[in-house]
Amino acid sequence: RPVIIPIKDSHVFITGGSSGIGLALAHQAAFEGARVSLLARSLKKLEEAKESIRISSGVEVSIFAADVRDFDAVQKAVKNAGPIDVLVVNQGIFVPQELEKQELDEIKFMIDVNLMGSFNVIKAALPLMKERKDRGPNSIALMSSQAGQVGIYGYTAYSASKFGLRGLAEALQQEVISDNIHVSLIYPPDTDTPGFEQENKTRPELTKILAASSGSMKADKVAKIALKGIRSGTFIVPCNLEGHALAIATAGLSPQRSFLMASVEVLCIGFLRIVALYFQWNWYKDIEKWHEMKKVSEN
Ligand SMILES: NC(=O)C1=CN([C@@H]2O[C@H](COP(=O)(O)OP(=O)(O)OC[C@H]3O[C@@H](n4cnc5c(N)ncnc54)[C@H](OP(=O)(O)O)[C@@H]3O)[C@@H](O)[C@H]2O)C=CC1
Ligand SMILES: CCCCCCCCCCCCCCCC(=O)[C@@H](N)CO
Repeated sequence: RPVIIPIKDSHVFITGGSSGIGLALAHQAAFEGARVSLLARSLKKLEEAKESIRISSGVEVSIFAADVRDFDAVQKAVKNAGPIDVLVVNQGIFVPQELEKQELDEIKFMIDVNLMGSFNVIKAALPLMKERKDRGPNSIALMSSQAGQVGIYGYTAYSASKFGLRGLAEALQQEVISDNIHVSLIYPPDTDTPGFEQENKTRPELTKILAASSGSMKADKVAKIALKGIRSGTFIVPCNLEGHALAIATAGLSPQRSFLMASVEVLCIGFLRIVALYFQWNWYKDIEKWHEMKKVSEN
């Protein structure tokens, strides 16, 4: 059934809200009249974010310096922030590297921040969200990635962390529906952010080639689409055309509240499996070519 989750006058709490997609979301939520709280590690970046939002929309946001890996610190921040209406679990780190070359510490770091960190944030926020029985529909939104819909070369750890969010979200939605809480999973492609700029410095060439199958986006555009998805309580929120194709091809047993979209899924799913196989065909050809070129340049 359709639902509308109000942003205006609601309390929007964004983890990883001091940079990139999270910061863009914070700007838009503030602009739409929400009360905004941000959580991230670096106080300096948080203060800069607070100042930039104050300048652009005149809104005073609350900031909380905490690491999502530290449950006690997250819980303290959430308690100080007060009951949350829209929880955006957006913090994330991405260090692409072939599994063979990547240190286990780095793998664990990605799983801890992206997946376990999301559990920490939700566990800390949920009790207070559930207490607000008198209130209208609320939202828990998780920032995944198209690498959370399809495994991509160089993203073993990152993709695992983002695929993990899908299972978490599907199960959680069944658990919180009776509390009028609606779960959204947002699936952006490569997005122009400080984190992405950093990632690009060390991204394996094949990761770049395969990820280029989906266009890249500006953080503001992703934030706009994310907020629209959150407002309508959409479970899977694609961000570009390739994202819409991916969403249908990987719909699986995800919930769908739009009868129109459900019909589109049923009608297109067979054809999109063909498109998906075509993409995989090309990716394996790219991988083969790349290895041949490497061999030639080594000899
Ligand atoms: N940019 C892209 O190409 C894409 C990004 N995404 C996803 O979108 C989300 C945001 O990415 P993006 O905006 O690019 O990233 P940025 O690196 O620009 O920002 C990341 C934010 O997360 C915070 N953060 C990182 N680690 C922690 C931690 N341990 N505890 C608390 N906060 C933390 C950072 O602040 P601080 O460092 O101070 O803690 C910062 O505010 C991520 O989940 C990412 O996986 C998905 C698809 C594409
Ligand atoms: C059925 C047809 C499907 C057709 C489209 C397939 C395209 C898939 C491309 C996947 C790109 C993954 C980018 C990850 C971005 C990201 O998360 C990093 N920048 C780190 O944050």
